[in-house]
Amino acid sequence: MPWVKPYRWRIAYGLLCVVLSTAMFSWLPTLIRHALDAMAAGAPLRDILKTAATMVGVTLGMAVFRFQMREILNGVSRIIEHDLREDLFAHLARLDPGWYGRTRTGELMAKLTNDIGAVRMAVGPAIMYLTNTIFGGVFALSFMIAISPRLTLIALAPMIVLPLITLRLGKAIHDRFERVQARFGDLTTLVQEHLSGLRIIRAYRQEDAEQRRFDDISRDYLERNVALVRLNAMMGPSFTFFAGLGAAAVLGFGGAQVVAGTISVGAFVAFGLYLANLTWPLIALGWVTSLFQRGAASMTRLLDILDATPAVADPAPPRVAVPLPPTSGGRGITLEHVRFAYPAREGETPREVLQDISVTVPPGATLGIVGATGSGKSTLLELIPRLADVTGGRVLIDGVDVRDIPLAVLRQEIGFVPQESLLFSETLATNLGYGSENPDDARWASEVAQLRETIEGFPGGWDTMLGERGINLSGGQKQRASLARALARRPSVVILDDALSAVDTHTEAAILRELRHALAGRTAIIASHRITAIRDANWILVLDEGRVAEQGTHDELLRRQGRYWTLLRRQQLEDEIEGDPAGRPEEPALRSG
Ligand SMILES: Nc1ncnc2c1ncn2[C@@H]1O[C@H](COP(=O)(O)OP(=O)(O)OP(=O)(O)O)[C@@H](O)[C@H]1O
Repeated sequence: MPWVKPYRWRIAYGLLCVVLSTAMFSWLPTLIRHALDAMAAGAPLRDILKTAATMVGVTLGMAVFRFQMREILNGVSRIIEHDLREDLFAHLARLDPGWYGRTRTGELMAKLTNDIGAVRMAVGPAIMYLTNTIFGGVFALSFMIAISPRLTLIALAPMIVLPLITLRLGKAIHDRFERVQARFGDLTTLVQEHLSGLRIIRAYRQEDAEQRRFDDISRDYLERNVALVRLNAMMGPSFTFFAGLGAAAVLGFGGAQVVAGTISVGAFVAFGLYLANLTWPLIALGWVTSLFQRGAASMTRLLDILDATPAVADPAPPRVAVPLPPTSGGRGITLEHVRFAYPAREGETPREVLQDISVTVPPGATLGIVGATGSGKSTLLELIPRLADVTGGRVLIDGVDVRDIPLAVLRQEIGFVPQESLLFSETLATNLGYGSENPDDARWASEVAQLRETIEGFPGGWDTMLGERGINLSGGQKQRASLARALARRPSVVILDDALSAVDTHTEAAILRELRHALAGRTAIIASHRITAIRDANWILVLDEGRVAEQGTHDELLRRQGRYWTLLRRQQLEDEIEGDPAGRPEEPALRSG
């Protein structure tokens, strides 16, 4: 209803056109009756021509209204489809990573295409044909009763079962259609994952296995569709059969009445035509039912998206939005006894991946975070721009809880470089200038990220297209582009999540040098596997299984000869082995070291 409501008057006019065209259509048999009876009574030709002219006029009027009803109602259904799609798309942008973790992309694609289409058919053509059916039926029935109530009863007796068939088949169609759509979601998911994992599939020589997996789902989809087709196919013939029985009864009883002279030939012919007029809407009713059932099944699937509430949202009561104080440099960040657990599946208890983390980063300072794989570095960083919310404790920016800052304001302040760099299939200029206003900022940022020469070395320069139908950057180039994109917005807080892991140590050192210069005055939080990336930070956190194992400056941590020191030793050893052409990482020397 919310999507239909804005167009209610237009829809009402469209439906009026349906009613008017149906009324005119229902007038025609009566005109034929008059003509036939007039001919039988030997009326002058002029009278018959007059009836014929009226029929032409009525048909023309009917044509005009039919055109309008289709144009308006089908047109409005397209507009509603558009509005619904826009709302879905906008809602998808608000949903949090946790929701996406539970939802398959292919399924979403199926919903945004196929299901919206089914909803459109229900709000457009189905409503139009339903109105046509109701009014066509009522008009035809009234004329039939006016001609002969007895004959009408005889004609309708076999049709009593039709509503029952509609109900039974309708329910079955609804269920089967939902199954078909769900399978279509599986199919799109498979194709989407197949396409994005093509390299891996080839490398593991899994083409045949993937083909089999696809065949299985595709065959099942086919079978479910065929089952649906069978139901739809049953609708028409069963309606026609029972309507046909009615027609046969009318022919028998009515024919006898004509022979006996109790009704005129004109009235009998008109009655037959009205019965046909009644039959077609009834047959259409089966189809309309199927359209509504499909639309309802699809709308239920769309509501799964629309009813999902984002776990991370703008401050709402009891919270009050608090503006951030103006700043020309960085902002202070404080974590107070922060805890975090990812939502667990049903029946499982959530496992805390961050436990009691407290640290203060003054404005303009750099915090380094190191720790083994899975120690919680990425999770910790994601709590600052609220990609997820803490499950205990608080994250503060300049003393304000991040949950009290409007999301747009908060995220404007933060330049986030995720672990996996994703660039859009656009030009380099568009990618690097994403979200920033001044094109010069992108150029400046490309210099900091040591990417300017690479970009200007491409034949297309800044206008080089990336991704599909464009060039593909190397892993390190992608990371640098992603870093430049974050810096170009000149945020007051820069967060790097292992953002230089694919860059060689030499380039990393050059980037970090430039970065220190570029970040002067801004706050930075840098997580990395490699100590080289964070050794110059003002403060360093060493994470271990979600807890702070150690913290301090580089020198303090070295003096302590604890975890940090061990980590550094190990990495130095690795670098030495990698630097030595004879050394291979799998050699036992490293394992024991
Ligand atoms: N979406 C998720 N749902 C459930 N658990 C998750 C999710 N993402 C990460 N985890 C778990 O949280 C823990 C911390 O993961 P996180 O990605 O923060 O570690 P990390 O230190 O950044 O690791 P890496 O250096 O390998 O990137 C891990 O045990 C991981 O299995």
